Amino acid sequence: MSDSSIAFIGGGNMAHSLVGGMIASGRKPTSIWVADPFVDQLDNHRHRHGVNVTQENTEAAANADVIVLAVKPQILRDAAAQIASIVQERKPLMLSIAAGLREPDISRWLGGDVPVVRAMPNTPALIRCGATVLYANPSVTGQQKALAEEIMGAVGLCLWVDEEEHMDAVTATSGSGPAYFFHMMECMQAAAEDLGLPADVARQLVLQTALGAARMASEGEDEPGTLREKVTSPGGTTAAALEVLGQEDLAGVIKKALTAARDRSRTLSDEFGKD
Ligand SMILES: NC(=O)C1=CN([C@@H]2O[C@H](COP(=O)(O)OP(=O)(O)OC[C@H]3O[C@@H](n4cnc5c(N)ncnc54)[C@H](O)[C@@H]3O)[C@@H](O)[C@H]2O)C=CC1
Ligand SMILES: O=C(O)[C@@H]1CCC=N1
Repeated sequence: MSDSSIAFIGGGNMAHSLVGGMIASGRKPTSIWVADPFVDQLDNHRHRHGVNVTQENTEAAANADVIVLAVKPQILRDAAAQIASIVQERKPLMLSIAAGLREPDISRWLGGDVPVVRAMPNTPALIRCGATVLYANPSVTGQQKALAEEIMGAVGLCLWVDEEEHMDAVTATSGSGPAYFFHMMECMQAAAEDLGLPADVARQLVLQTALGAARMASEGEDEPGTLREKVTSPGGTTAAALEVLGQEDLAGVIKKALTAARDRSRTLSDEFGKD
């Protein structure tokens, strides 16, 4: 673990997950600064993670080796403008986790000619089980790439893409992805309760089943399709359920949902990436 200092501009949900995961991976809390205008948010960071906090973006950014832009896409331009002169003086590595916003827009808002890595993490980073995809602009040095990978790799899977365009599909798949699985859990729990199971039994069964299925698919030899077949006895209960999912075109619904997320990522950049 390098002793680089990291500043978060924006201390919301995703910053909490990343900061929590980084500290769990052994990073010193004193190497992290979090800036956010809301005192409650900062108190939360200080108490939960023991990091440095400030309401001033410039104070957090002043001495950082890496600055993580962790505000909503609609805020990013203003937040970038506030720290642009600091960034131009020192040229730290800029890591934007904002959905949709394109690297050339972010670089321009920071005054141009800045090393920018776009990252798309997800909230399971909190338990070091995240999935992050990185894209670097040409100003990012090999050393900075290694640093970005070290930071994001400490909180889970970390992959690179060479084409920025892929970031929209990545956002639709893994950035938003945890929400799809959480929703599936909500739906299964509600259905199990409707079938008469006590709520606590339904909850425990759904969560353990999700965990078991995810672990088998990620840790074992078999592909998800093979694992599905091994559960499905001909003429049995699973076949009855899967037939309904097929009739209702679950695959089509999921494709539509990911396409909507991908398209929203694209329009975010058109909406908030203009001058
Ligand atoms: N929540 C998620 O699962 C993921 C979010 N992202 C991206 O991360 C970014 C942040 O998302 P969330 O953490 O979910 O949002 P959030 O709303 O929880 O956090 C944003 C934080 O920014 C603060 N803020 C507002 N104006 C500010 C300013 N001028 N300077 C500094 N901080 C300011 C807010 O007080 C808030 O605490 C977004 O761009 C989103 O696209 C990316 C991957 C996953
Ligand atoms: O919903 C969003 O826009 C953000 C980006 C990926 C997950 N949350």
